[in-house]
Amino acid sequence: MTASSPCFTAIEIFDRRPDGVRFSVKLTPKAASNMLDRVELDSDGAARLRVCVTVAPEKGKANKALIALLAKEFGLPKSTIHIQSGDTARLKTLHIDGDPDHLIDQLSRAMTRMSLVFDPPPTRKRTPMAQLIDGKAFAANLRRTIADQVAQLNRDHGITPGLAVVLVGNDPASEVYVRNKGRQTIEVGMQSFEHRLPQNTDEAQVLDLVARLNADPNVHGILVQLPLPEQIDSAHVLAAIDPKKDVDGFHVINAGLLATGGKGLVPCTPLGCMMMLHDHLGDLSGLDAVVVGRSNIVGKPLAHLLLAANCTVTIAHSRSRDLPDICRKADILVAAVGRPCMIKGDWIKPGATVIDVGINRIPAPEKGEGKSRLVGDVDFASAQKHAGAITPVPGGVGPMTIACLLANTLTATCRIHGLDPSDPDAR
Ligand SMILES: Nc1nc(=O)c2c([nH]1)NC[C@@H]1CN(c3ccc(C(=O)N[C@@H](CCC(=O)O)C(=O)O)cc3)C=[N+]21
Repeated sequence: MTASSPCFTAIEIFDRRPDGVRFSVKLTPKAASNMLDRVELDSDGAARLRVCVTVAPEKGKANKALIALLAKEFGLPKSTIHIQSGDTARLKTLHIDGDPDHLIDQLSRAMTRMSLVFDPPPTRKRTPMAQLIDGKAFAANLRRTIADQVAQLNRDHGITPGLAVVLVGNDPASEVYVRNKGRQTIEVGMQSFEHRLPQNTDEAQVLDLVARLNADPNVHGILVQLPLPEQIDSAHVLAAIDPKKDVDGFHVINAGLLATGGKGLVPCTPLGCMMMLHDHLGDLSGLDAVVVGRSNIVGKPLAHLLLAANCTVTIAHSRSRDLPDICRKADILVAAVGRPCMIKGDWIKPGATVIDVGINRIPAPEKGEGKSRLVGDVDFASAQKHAGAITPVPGGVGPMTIACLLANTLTATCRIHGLDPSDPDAR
């Protein structure tokens, strides 16, 4: 027996699960148009959604089109929608990740708009959802500005900034980052120099390469990808980089300049976080900022930047007593611990701005065997209900880190040539 909508309600279609919702779809490929067609009953009397896509069911194209269409119509990120079963069948079970209450609410509104269900708008008081801070878009804008400045530097002074990246060993994740960095470096009009050394390289060989890069006038920025293989002491390598070319801002000279209010090069991730905070909040004076994590790469330098922006800064970490309570005081909460989904929604002060620095790859069996996905240090689904604004993972801090690496390379180039980047007339 089949029945046509709208005689269904959203909760008959979308099954509440602890980590999202589950629902059934019957897919028609090679249809005249892409659309969510109707809701019908299957032979067991369960409601399922009929969806049409124009593409043929070849090489997963129809599944891809299905997810893209659902994401668009439901207003959800594609990455949250997964085919749980029925990959190659017309009948499929899908799963959407997220907070089930919020999802049912959002799906009900979308389905009502498409006249697929007759749910009245939910009367339950809705918690307003946090605004997303779109790091990917921000980074793209920043790269455009940098590209313009690189072109101007080239036109007026005949200088092309050059960034050297050193990768020791062949960690697959590092390979991806290094390739991305190289591509974006070239896209903004800079020169990219990639140096790949084998896993068994010794410290002296890395130091020798760093010395050559220090002396090379075409190289204005040097980044040695961390972590390094264990036979190499990264402190020795970082100390060997000319602080003027230290675009990671990891040299003790740059760390010291940051701590004492001097003018050095600032680590990329903290710099990107500050740009997003200033863009979103304007003046940060007087705000309570809590940084969870005390690394030299993120936690400590970010705390200094927040302090310089007149925040009241707390650095919390794994040994902090009553971490949830410390977090609840924060107007600005930064998570940089490297523990997937550690910071929960009810640790967040209502309306706070949350910056999620964590990039954790975790198994995602719902996407298929051996698959994985990226999550932050913040439990996004619950955080979204408390925060005023939040950076997503992926698409938040990560892209800003790379854009800031390019910004630092431009800054370093200008300073090396005696052109102050903060003074536009100097260029
Ligand atoms: N000397 C040094 N400097 C670094 O800056 C440095 C390093 N070593 N070692 C490795 C980490 C890692 N890192 C990332 C930068 C961007 C993304 C990024 O853009 N992530 C994307 C997702 C990328 C994906 O899909 O895997 C996002 O968050 O949206 C991730 C990670 C820089 N690192």
